[in-house]
Amino acid sequence: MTKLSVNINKIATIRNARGANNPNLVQVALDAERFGAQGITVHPRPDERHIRYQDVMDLSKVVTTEFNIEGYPDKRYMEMVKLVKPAQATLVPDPPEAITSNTGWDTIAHQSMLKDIVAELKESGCRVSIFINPETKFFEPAKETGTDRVELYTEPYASQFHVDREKAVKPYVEVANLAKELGLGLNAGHDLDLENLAFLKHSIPFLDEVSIGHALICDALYYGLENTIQMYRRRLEV
Ligand SMILES: CC(=O)[C@@H](O)[C@H](O)COP(=O)(O)O
Ligand SMILES: NCC(=O)COP(=O)(O)O
Repeated sequence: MTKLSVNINKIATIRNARGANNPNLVQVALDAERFGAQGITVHPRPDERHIRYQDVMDLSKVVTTEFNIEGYPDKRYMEMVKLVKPAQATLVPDPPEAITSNTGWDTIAHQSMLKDIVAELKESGCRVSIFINPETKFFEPAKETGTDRVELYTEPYASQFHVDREKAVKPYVEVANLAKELGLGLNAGHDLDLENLAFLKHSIPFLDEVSIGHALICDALYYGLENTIQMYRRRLEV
């Protein structure tokens, strides 16, 4: 089964636009779980443009599905994750000014740093995943870091899906098989949506988890959050 983790960054973006507490992020997380989300993902960024560090603390007390905290492993991220002990910590190499995540780790250049960080996080009891591009050269070095899983950066797949979906998914299938051979768990995320999700799942049936935020929240404007979550879940049943 491939789990759907709902990324609620964009709910915090809307809340922050007015400074009060509407929409209530904690309530949305609880409702998303009630509507079928099998995990809640947040990606606090240093400028707290959407998820605030306090949100992470508040959510950690109520989320009953898999809580996944994404982020660059700076001092603040590490302290927070070690305190909160989420089900999963996903390491992303974003510089603070990045508009959104735009690449995976160079696990060759940063292997030794990642090894130390992965060990520290695993010691605190959470599963660790490393955000990674679909390039075979990064997978053995990723395994060497001791990470439990990798998360495939799917923006290139999503952007090429409507051009040639077979070609777009090919590198992902190749690295997914490699990850499986290496004994790495497999997540995927970024720009996945109602149109491209089922084909990714069909091509890589053993995906452990997808985390989806931007498109899912946009779809919820039209279909409502409950329907939308169910629609995404159905795309993962193929
Ligand atoms: C790690 C990743 O893929 C990102 O998609 C992310 O969590 C989204 O971040 P923003 O919501 O800040 O664009
Ligand atoms: N890890 C990817 C994620 O959480 C959501 O990315 P997106 O759907 O907002 O692009």
